[in-house]
Amino acid sequence: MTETMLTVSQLTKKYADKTALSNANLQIDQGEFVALVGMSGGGKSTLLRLIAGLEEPTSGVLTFAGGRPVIRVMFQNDRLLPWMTVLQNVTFKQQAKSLQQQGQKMLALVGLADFTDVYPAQLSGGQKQRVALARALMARPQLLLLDEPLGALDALTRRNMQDLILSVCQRQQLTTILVTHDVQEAARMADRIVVIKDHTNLYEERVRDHQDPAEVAIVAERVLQEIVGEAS
Ligand SMILES: Nc1ncnc2c1ncn2[C@@H]1O[C@H](COP(=O)(O)OP(=O)(O)OP(=O)(O)O)[C@@H](O)[C@H]1O
Repeated sequence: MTETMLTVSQLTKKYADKTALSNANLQIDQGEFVALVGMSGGGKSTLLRLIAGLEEPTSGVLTFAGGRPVIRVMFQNDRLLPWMTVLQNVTFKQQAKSLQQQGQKMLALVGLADFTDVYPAQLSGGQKQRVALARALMARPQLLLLDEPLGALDALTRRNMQDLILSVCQRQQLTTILVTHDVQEAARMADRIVVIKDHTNLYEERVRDHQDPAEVAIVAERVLQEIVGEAS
């Protein structure tokens, strides 16, 4: 049976006289992978920041069914510290043996077992995002928030990272919310795609079979039409 993790009711965020999010409603189940898509400026990142607790809503309610989960956010910018090695970035230089081991384990999980002692400047963009993912996983989050984390990567690296994130999320049964501009990415990765438009959630679409390229293409096209407003 699926259990609800998060319920968002009538969530609104205003900055002075500017509305970033308006009466958004959303329910997310434990273990679900949800993508938020929509035009730039529609309110996707605002919703993610409110869920992360980085900002307070102007009005509305955000409820975590089982109490507040451990949440980690991954951003487009990897936010690695250049003066620390890969392992140090993941462990924050804490020396406890268990943390060091956990760091090694997470880096192995993202395919960077051989890169623990190098510095971020020596890594490619995709490798840096792998480190950022390993760092996010260190806290054993129950909810992983991804704010356009693959936006700066080339197409092939992006594809590989999508697969990596998916396999990690599935293996760890992580509840995940991904903000992306890319409807193909959303259709490949998410169980459910929520379209944020005009600062609220106007439409959603379930993806039944990510393995089926034909379904992924159809879902992506339908979602795109909803975003650009050409749906019949
Ligand atoms: N701190 C802020 N102060 C003022 N306005 C803000 C702030 N943050 C966001 N906004 C405004 O709120 C609206 C929604 O922004 P948000 O970043 O959530 O959109 P988005 O859908 O994530 O866009 P993008 O895809 O370009 O990141 C935009 O019009 C933006 O200019």
